[in-house]
This record gives sequence, structure tokens and C-alpha cells, in this order.
Amino acid sequence: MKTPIDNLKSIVLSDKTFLLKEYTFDYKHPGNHPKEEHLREVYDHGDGAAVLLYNFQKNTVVLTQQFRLPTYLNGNTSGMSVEVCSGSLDGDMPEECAKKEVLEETGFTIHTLEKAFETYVSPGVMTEIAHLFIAEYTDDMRTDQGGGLSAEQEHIDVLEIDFNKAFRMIASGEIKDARTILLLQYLKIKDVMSV
Ligand SMILES: Nc1nc2c(ncn2[C@@H]2O[C@H](COP(=O)(O)OP(=O)(O)O[C@H]3O[C@H](CO)[C@@H](O)[C@H](O)[C@@H]3O)[C@@H](O)[C@H]2O)c(=O)[nH]1
Ligand SMILES: [Mg+2]
Repeated sequence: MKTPIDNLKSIVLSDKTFLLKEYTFDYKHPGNHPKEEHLREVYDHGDGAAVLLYNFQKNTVVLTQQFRLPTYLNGNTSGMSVEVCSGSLDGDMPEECAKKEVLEETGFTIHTLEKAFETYVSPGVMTEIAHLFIAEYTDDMRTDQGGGLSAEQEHIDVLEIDFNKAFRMIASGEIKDARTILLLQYLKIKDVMSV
């Protein structure tokens, strides 16, 4: 399909840690519409990887809980967010990043990952693609405490919970992270866990 835009220009609004730019472009909708000038702010936070750990014998999943300021600023009174393990790629391949983050955040050393899918996390605002995986874990794969890197001020609680309970936490609103909801539903559709 032909790109419907031209004359794309940008200015940097902030490049402190990540990149926030303002773009202008001419947009031509297919059909007999005149060209329009559009203006959009786009946040480039890099791409990320996220992993749902599951054990089908115990019927459990491993999730993380941490303080997430943006959620606190928008309706989450405690600011604590229950999520799949995740991290920014920081130049790594998605699989490599996924394994590294699982070890840092949960203490599990995993070798095999299954790619579920990729998703634009917020396509109107951010460039970020999240690479989503599931991975089977067993107790003997726990080689470390997890909890995140103290050098990065990560304070992460590791939660091992029953799959059914995790599912109920979506309905109750205790889980609101989109990647986490997607991966729990993916696992349910695969029918490896009992519900
Ligand atoms: N200085 C600074 N550091 C930051 C900032 N944001 C994050 N960090 C650093 O990055 C660390 C977190 O690293 P990761 O585990 O790699 O990322 P994440 O915060 O879990 O993010 C994941 O989930 C996000 C969605 O909520 C995704 O956007 C991201 O790509 C990744 O998958 C934080 O502890 C902190 O040190 C920021 O605005 N400023
Ligand atoms: Mg993380």
C-alpha cells in the first residue's frame, strides 16, 4: 500500500532519557480528499519484550508487582501494577532481552521461549513494539532471588499465583496491564492450563 504521507519533518521536544518529538506531515487520504497538514507528538521509548512464565503441572503463573508512576497518575491509588516480567531491549534481540529480564526480575533461568506475537503498545502515541513470549518454568529453574536491579532502582515483588486467580484479577481490575492480559488470554486459548 502506498504511504499516504509526505513532507515528514520533526523537531526534538525532549531527549533527556528517551525521545519525544513533534512531527509535521502532509496526509492525503485515499480518494478525492485534499491534502491536510497533520501535527503529532511521538514518544520513542525503544522496543520491549515481555514474558509470561507458566507451570502447567502446578497450574500457576509468575507475575511481578512494582510501583508504576504513570498508573498512579491515572487512577491507580496505590500505584502498584501486577504485570508479566518485561524490559526494554536496550540493543538486545527480543529473545535475549526476555531471558535477561526473567532472570533479573524473577530469578528464573529459562532456556526456551515461545513467541506469542508482537504488538504496538500505544500506536497513536508511541513507536514501541512489545515482543510477547510465554515460557514454561519449573521450581528447579529458580537460580536467583529476582527482584530487579538495585542499580536501576527496581523494586519488584515476584508473585507465583494460580492461573485461575490471575484470570479473576483481570475481571476484578487488579490486573490492568494490556500485555499481561493478552498473554494470560493467549495461554488460556492454547488450552495448556486448566480453567
Ligand atoms: N532515568 C530514568 N530511568 C528510567 C526511566 N524509565 C525507566 N527507567 C529505568 O529503566 C528501568 C526499568 O527497566 P526495564 O525493566 O528494562 O523496563 P520496564 O520499566 O519494565 O519497561 C517495560 O515495560 C514498559 C511498559 O510498561 C515498556 O514500555 C518497556 O519497553 C518495557 O517492556 C527502571 O528501573 C529505571 O532505572 C526514566 O524516565 N528515567
Ligand atoms: Mg521491567
